[in-house]
Order: sequence, then structure tokens, then C-alpha cells
Amino acid sequence: MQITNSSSDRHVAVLAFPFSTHAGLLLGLVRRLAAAIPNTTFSFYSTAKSNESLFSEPKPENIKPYSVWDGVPEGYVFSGNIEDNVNLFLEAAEEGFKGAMRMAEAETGRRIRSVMADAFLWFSGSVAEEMGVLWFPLWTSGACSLSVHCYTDLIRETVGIHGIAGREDELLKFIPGFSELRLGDLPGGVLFGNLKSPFSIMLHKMGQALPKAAAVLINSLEELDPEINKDLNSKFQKVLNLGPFNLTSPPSSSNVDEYGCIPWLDKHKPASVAYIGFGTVARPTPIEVVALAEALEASGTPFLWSIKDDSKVNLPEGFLNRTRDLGKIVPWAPQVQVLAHRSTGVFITHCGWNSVLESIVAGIPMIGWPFFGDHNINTWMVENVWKIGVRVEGGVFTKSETMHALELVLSHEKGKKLKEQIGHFSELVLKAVGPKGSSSQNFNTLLDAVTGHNL
Ligand SMILES: O=c1ccn([C@@H]2O[C@H](COP(=O)(O)OP(=O)(O)O[C@H]3O[C@H](CO)[C@@H](O)[C@H](O)[C@H]3O)[C@@H](O)[C@H]2O)c(=O)[nH]1
Repeated sequence: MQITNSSSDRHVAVLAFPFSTHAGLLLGLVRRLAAAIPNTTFSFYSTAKSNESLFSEPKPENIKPYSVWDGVPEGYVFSGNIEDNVNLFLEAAEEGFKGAMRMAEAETGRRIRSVMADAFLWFSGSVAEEMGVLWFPLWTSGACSLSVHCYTDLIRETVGIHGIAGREDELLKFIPGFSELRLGDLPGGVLFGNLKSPFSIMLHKMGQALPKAAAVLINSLEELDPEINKDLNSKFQKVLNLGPFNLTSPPSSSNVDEYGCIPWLDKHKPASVAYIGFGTVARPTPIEVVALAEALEASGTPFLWSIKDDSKVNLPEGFLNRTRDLGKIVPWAPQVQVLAHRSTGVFITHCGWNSVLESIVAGIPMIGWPFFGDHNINTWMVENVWKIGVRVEGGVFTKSETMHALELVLSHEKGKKLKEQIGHFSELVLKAVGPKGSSSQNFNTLLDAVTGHNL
């Protein structure tokens, strides 16, 4: 078949990172674009497993999924550590994506005109460059963590790379847009953790590659971090905050109330329930599960806890029976609906970026319990910059610190202030996604760029 290059045969290649919530967020954006420009083909590349779950729902005609190899050799025994699978995927990814793109061009007869990719896939910038087309990387988290990955070299030169043991509370004051930032709250892989792991190297290379992008896309709104965005705009050709995606992308099936959370919430007093959820990857240690359970029970706080079975086994003996009338435990909650419910009063969260945005949209103050990656810097912003939540003091989830945090947010004057402040941010978000809002306008700019008009 002849491969065409005309504007009516537009073809965008979309390269997904097939772990946690990443691919779903990218697909959400692509669905929006596909609906706005129905004569453009979007070929969407992810692993077979990821595509299987992403495309279980009906999709627009002009999105075509293609599977790439997950990099797992035959006979490989899974270690239980997801990072190993990420590393295997990254090793095979570039060649896999290139092969699949050639196949999509041949199958559709349409030459690829731009490459949209998860920003983690730093090499996609060079792939787009080799093809002579525009590159649009999507950063699925906030501008705050993205900024730090762009300043990794400077941070390493200034602080040194020999660990920060005993220096966690030192403050960095030279990253534009941050008046200060605690060393211990930098994302892992910048100064501490295994700096030589494929994941750390990926983030480092990403920070170096992004200036090549025609536009860096962010799942956020520019009003949340105006100074950081100003600085990013000076480093990149263009920054387009298009979020929050939980409001701008079509709703997903993860919001189905399979376990009756909403009717259960209906029976509670306004702003009385603690909702607990740690996203799709993080798992509290057995000791932390016990501390949290004991704090909920001792404080008598009604709770809805989304907990995976492998963590549930660590609950204290008899806890489920004793708290039958106080709480509800589920393996999955329709989080967006739960946060929007009038009975929810506080969100105990790992501060994954989607959870932070969803809490802001719903106006629910947070108790931050960060685990890894961007969770710490997100928690830093929540507590110290936006002032819309608290972190459990000392950063360790003990029974007494958790009870203290619950009391602070649910019953104390401080809780009222947090609620007021987060309400202010909810308004900003609603404005940004409104017809004339910044995120909506940025989406139009992206449409223009994808359809070949100027940025
Ligand atoms: O019972 C549950 C649990 C989760 N969710 C949803 O799952 C998503 C979880 O996303 P997020 O809070 O971002 O956490 P992770 O799944 O941990 O997300 C990964 O991706 C994020 C965006 O890049 C990063 O910020 C995180 O660090 C990374 O772990 C949210 O939309 C939740 O609404 C539910 O609906 N119900």
C-alpha cells in the first residue's frame, strides 16, 4: 500500500508507558483529541496486557491499538518487584515502538506526522527527530516534580551525590519557583535511591531531552504553580498544562461502585468519614497497616479503606469484626465519587498526582503518607506551599501521630482553614477547565499543533 502524507491523512503515533495509571492518562488525552479531529488516525502503542485493559471499553474508530513487546524473556520468573518489569520493558522499548510504528504506517497507509509519548520515554524525542516530525511528551504528574528532574545536574553538583543521610531537613533554595524545598522530599533517583538504576537514568535523560519537544504537556493547570510554570516555559519551547485529566478526559470504568461505597457513605454525617487509598502501586508495610488500623479504631473515626488483599492480610486480628459498624474495607473504591461525597471529610493518601488533583477538585483536605517517586514532593507542596493538607509528623505512620493528624483535620480549627484553602484551589481548577479557562485554551493550542497549524 502507498503511504500518504497529505493533511487529510493525518497520523499521530502515541507511545505509552504501560505501568500504573500512565497509559490510561495518555489514552484519556488521545480520546479527547480523537473526538475533536475525527479524520486523524491515532496509532496507540502499549504492551498487550496494558492494551487489553485499556481497550476493554468501546473506543473511537480513529484510535488503533498496537501491541509492543513487554521485554519479558520466555521462562522469566517474576521477582515480585515491579521495577524489574519496568527495566525489562525499557530495554526493549525503543526497538519495539519503532517496529510497531512502521507496521502502523504500512497498515493505515498514512505517514506518521507527530509523536506523542509518555515523557518517561525520553528516547521518543530522538525517534521523532529522526522521522522529522514534532514530539509531544506528556508528563502525567505535576509541574513541581517535572521541574526537579530538569534541575537534577545542578542539584547533584550543589549538594553532592554521596547520600543525604542526616541532611534530609536541609533546604534547597535555588530552584526557580520553589522558595525552598526539603532535601528529603526530592523525588527518589535525583540525590538518593539507586542513581544508576534504569528508572533514575530514564528520569535524568528525560529532563535533558525535553527542550527538544514542540510542547511539553502536563496533567495539571498552570494556576497551581505559576512560578514553576514560568521557569519551565523559559527552558522548553512550549508548556501546555491540559488538566486535571480527571475533569477533562472522558470518565473511566474505574469509577464504577462495585462494592457499594456510595450507599455506605450515604448513611454517614457530612464531612465525618476518612477515606484511605494509596493508588495503584504503593503498599504500606505490615507495621504501618497495623498503626493505621489501630488509629482508626481508637479514634472512632468512620472510615472507608481501599486496600489490596496483599495488605489486608496484615490488619490486626479481629479488626474487621470489631470495626464492622465503624468502617468499610474494599479492594477498589470509585475514588472520584467517594471524594465528591458529602460524608467524606479527609483523604489519607500517598499523594500520587492523580489523587492530589482529585482531592483538590473535590475540596477534601489530605493527610499525606508518601512512599516513593513524586509522592514526597507532592506532599511537600500540599502541606507547605498550597496548605491544603498535613503530613503525619515525623513522616512515620504511628498510631498516635495518625490519631493526631485525624483530629487536626476533622475536628480542629486547622481543619477549617485547610478546607477553606482547598476550596480556593477547587475554584481555580473549575475555572481552568471552563470554556475560556487556561487548560481548555491550551488544549486548543495542542489541537492546532497536531493539525499542522503554528504553536
Ligand atoms: O481504590 C482505588 C484506588 C485508586 N483509584 C484511582 O487510581 C488512581 C491512582 O493514581 P495516583 O494517585 O496518581 O497514584 P498511582 O497509581 O500510584 O500513580 C502513579 O502515577 C502518578 C502519575 O504519574 C504518580 O504521581 C504516582 O507517583 C505513581 O505511583 C486515581 O485516579 C484514583 O482515583 C481508584 O479509583 N480507586
